[in-house]
Amino acid sequence: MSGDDPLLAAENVKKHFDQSDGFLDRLLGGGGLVRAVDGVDLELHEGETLAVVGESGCGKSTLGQTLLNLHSATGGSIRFRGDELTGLSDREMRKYRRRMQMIFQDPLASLNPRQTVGDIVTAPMEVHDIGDDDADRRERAEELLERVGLKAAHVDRYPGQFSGGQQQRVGIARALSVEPEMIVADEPVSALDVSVQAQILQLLDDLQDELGLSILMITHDLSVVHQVADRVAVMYLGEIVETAPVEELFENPKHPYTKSLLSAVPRIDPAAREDRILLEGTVPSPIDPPEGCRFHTRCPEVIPGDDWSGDQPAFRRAFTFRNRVENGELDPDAVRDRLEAESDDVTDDDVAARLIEGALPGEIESLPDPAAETVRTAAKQVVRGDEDAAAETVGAFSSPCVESAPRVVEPASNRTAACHRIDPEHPAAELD
Ligand SMILES: Nc1ncnc2c1ncn2[C@@H]1O[C@H](COP(=O)(O)OP(=O)(O)OP(=O)(O)O)[C@@H](O)[C@H]1O
Repeated sequence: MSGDDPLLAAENVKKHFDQSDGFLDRLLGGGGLVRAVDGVDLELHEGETLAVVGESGCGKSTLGQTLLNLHSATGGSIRFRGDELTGLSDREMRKYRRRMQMIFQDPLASLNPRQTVGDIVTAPMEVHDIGDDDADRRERAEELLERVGLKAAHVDRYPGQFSGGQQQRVGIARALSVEPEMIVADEPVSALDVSVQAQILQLLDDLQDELGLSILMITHDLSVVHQVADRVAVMYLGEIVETAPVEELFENPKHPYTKSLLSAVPRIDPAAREDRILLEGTVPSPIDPPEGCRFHTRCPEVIPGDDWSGDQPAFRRAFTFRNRVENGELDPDAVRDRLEAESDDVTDDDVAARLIEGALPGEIESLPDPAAETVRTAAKQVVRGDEDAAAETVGAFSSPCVESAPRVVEPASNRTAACHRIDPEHPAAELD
């Protein structure tokens, strides 16, 4: 293996949870696969911190655990120093476990309250036959406690006697006790006070320099990313949509999802603050992810179809209306009830007009005339109870983002992104 080879290389990694026998299935009368991680390519290089960032539920924790083979992957390949990990039995994984450790979000929940800190830190050494005897392991534990900013004398205390930040230091000492090459840190500071967060992040940074560790940092918090990451992978609905060195990502995000995430980060300099980009709707379910580009239902830059005669923002509004109709979000009965509470004389047209007000962002007059007509027709079909016809009508608001999933392209060296807008071979590409 040459020095340039990644420590860990993931290719097309998938983790699907089968819920067909689960309680949700029984509750809802349906089942299905939760596509928590759905085709991830990722490399972690020696000595680097790679942050995986994304909203809650996008699959970050599942990805971290799958990369460590704590979940068996549904598909794809995970190589650690060139060795394939997928498909290995627990016994076969044993020799890798020592080399790949995990730090958890909630330090107290991950530490046994009845064990002393000494026992907590020495237990993994015993499992992996590190140290000559108990006395040697205890000495190592004391050294580790000092290394993570605690005192050797703390070795006989219990987790409950420490603050949250100190508990996380114990968790870090435990992970380091087996001299790992790689650490997956899953939201390691999100349970801590902001003032303590920076200290723990600094500790991880120092340890990384000292020990040459590779760290995969899972976080939803972009300010954490900025403090610690060398490189960032942005995750959305089970997929990586962009990777870039941290400064480049912050200065010049390529993917519309990354742009919206960054626009929500508070800036110190108000003059540098860009307008916050608010996304439409919520993250769709990983059981039934949108076709084509998974971000299209919320993307501010969704690409209009060839026959669109208005501008892009108007298309975004019409497209949102399409999604709401297709998702069955328009409720004509509720609207009729509300209108009838206000007046005795309610017509279908009144109901349709009110449905449009609720489901179309902006004024209908702001759309090109044919599109406004399409919206009115679909609303009337919904009022008549003909949802299928309405869905077909709004299908006129077509987009290449629905038709095909974007390729992963390399907009610059050491960067990747998956968006038609930056794919030089896509007709709608807008290149810098
Ligand atoms: N054991 C499981 N069985 C079924 N579904 C699961 C399981 N674990 C996770 N999921 C689902 O997979 C998706 C991804 O969850 P995951 O916890 O990996 O996301 P996350 O980005 O880490 O979110 P958070 O930051 O909230 O933990 C979610 O829809 C979640 O409900």
